[in-house]
Amino acid sequence: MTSSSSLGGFSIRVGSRMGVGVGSVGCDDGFVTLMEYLGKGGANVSDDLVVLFGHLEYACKRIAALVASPFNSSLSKNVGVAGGGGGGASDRDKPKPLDIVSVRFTAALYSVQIAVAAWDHDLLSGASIKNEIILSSLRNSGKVAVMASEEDDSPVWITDNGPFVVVTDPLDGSRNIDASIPTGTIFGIYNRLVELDRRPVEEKAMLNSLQSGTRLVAAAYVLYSSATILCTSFGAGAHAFTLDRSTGDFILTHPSIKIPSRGQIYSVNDARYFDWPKGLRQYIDTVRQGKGKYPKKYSARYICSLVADFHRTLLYGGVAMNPRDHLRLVYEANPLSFLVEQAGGRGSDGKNRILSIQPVKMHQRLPLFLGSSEDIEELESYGNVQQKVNPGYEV
Ligand SMILES: O=P(O)(O)OC[C@H]1O[C@](O)(COP(=O)(O)O)[C@@H](O)[C@@H]1O
Repeated sequence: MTSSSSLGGFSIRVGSRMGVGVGSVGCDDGFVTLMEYLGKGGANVSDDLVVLFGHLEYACKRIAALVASPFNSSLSKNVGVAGGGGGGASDRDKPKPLDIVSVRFTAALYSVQIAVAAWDHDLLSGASIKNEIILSSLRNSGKVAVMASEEDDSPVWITDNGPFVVVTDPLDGSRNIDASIPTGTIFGIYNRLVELDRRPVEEKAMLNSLQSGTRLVAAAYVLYSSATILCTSFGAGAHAFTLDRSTGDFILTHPSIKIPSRGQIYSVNDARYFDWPKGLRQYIDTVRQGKGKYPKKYSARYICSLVADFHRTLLYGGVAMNPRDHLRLVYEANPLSFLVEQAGGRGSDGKNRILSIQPVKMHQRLPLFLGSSEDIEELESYGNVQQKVNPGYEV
């Protein structure tokens, strides 16, 4: 927790809120909320981006409540909905049932929403409730031209003059929900490319969403775990805020996160060992025996929930990886690579910097290695670390 002195520049407290944009002046208690941090110039971002973040924050609080609700178990069961899942997804990857209710409720009716979502399958429309929560927040913000979601086949055009493009994975790791394992939401934010304004809607929606990661204006993830944590960057460091459930505010708890240049943890689905290329096997065998450049025996940690594995890696160092073509460049790899770079680490596909890879299709998948700069460098030095054999794993 940051001391009050390092937070001294912030003296206006914005009251807790169910909606957004409803600020009230409170006392100087030494805590900085996300909205204060943004609004008081802590991140030096435009008013438009502050408004957008207010709406994203609200959407994530609603998802946090949904994930923690007694009705969340149906989130984890597969159903055969059309679309979504990112073009050719396996059953494992398809949206889950709480995903498939598209009724909108006001904040006051939110508890009703959860209950209805849990059982009213007559209301199914093929849309995801998490998607809908985010989409309705983005619409209400008035700041977003297009949203591209991992759960949709194509980007959704929202409003012509919205200054931003939002790419999102609304709830990564949702198949873990039955076991109360952490899950997370991922966002990337780009400026709308005004030079595309006159193109047909579908075309400009797609091209705006396929921007290179180097053009990200901001990125964030929200981890739904023992605490709900929102970690974000606007291009000047990575900062994490923890949800204070008593007030509904995200409080700055981890300013200027610096990932250690070395960690002692590798995070990977070890069961795939026999499908790995020689280089990756050698790397893992070496570091777990303490025979790498960093002469410590590494430990394995794998939650199998990307945001949770990434968050731990950001704080403790090491490497979080998925060496097969599974994770998505647009929705997962780019935003998380932006964040890890802002914390002093690296995001790689095993050969190239993730942010420099130009996306060519919305649901493009690739190997992903995120972590401490020296650990990633050592891993890449083994040459062949990308798993090209990618059978349809069942679990
Ligand atoms: O089966 P693997 O290769 O271990 O993949 C697990 C990874 O897939 C994810 O579940 C994401 O997959 P989806 O995007 O298809 O939901 C991550 O949360 C996790 O890190």
